[in-house]
Amino acid sequence: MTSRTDSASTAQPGLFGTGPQVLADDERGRIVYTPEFLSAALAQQSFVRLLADVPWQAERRRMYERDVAVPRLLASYALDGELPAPLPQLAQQVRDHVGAPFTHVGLNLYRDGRDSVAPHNDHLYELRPGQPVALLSLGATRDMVISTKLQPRRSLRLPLQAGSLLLMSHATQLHYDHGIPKVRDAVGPRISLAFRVRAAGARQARY
Ligand SMILES: O=C(O)CCC(=O)C(=O)O
Ligand SMILES: [Fe+2]
Repeated sequence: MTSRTDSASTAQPGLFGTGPQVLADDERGRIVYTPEFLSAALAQQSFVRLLADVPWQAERRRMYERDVAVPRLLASYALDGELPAPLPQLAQQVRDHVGAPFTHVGLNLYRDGRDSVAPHNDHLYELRPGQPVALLSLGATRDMVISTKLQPRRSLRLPLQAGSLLLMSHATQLHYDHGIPKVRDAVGPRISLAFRVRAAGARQARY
C-alpha cells in the first residue's frame, strides 16, 4: 500500500489562480479552497481589528489525564448576537458565498509557529448534519494538513493564505482529519474563523 502526500500545488495545476480550487470531491467529501475570497485590503484590516478587539482566551484541556494548555488563543460567538467589527460583514460574505445558514463562529489565534491545532475532525455532535464548515484565514500563511482517516490514503498540505476560504463539506469531518502543525521558522500571527451550523441543543463548540 503506498501512502501519497500531495502537495496541493502539484496536485492542483490551477492553485496559483484566484478562483475556487476543488481539492477533493467524492464520497469522502468535498474540499474547496478559494485563495482570494477577501480582498487583500479587507483581509489585512480584518486581521488588525480582530487581533486588537477580540477578547482572546487561553484555555486548558484535559488530555490523557493531564491538564494541558491549548496551544493557541480562542474566542467564539453566536452569529445572532453582538459581534465585534468586522465579523458581521465577514459572516455575511461567507454565508452569501457558501449558501449555508451559519450560526456560530469559532476564532483561533496562532501567535507564532509554536501555536498549532492537532489533527482532528470537528465535533460531529455540534454540527448540523449535512452542513459544511468554512474556514476564513487572516494574517500569516500557515499550512493545513488534511489526511484521510482510512485507506486509500490521501494527504494534502495546503498553505492557507490571508483572505482565503476553505470549505469542507460535512462528510469530510467523517473521513478526514485536519490540523495546523507547528513550524520552526519564524512566522507571524494568524487568525482563523471557523463558521459552523450548530446542531440544535449542542453545547459550546470546542473545535
Ligand atoms: O485554524 C484553522 O484554519 C483550523 C482551525 C480548526 O480546525 C478548528 O477551529 O476546528
Ligand atoms: Fe477543525
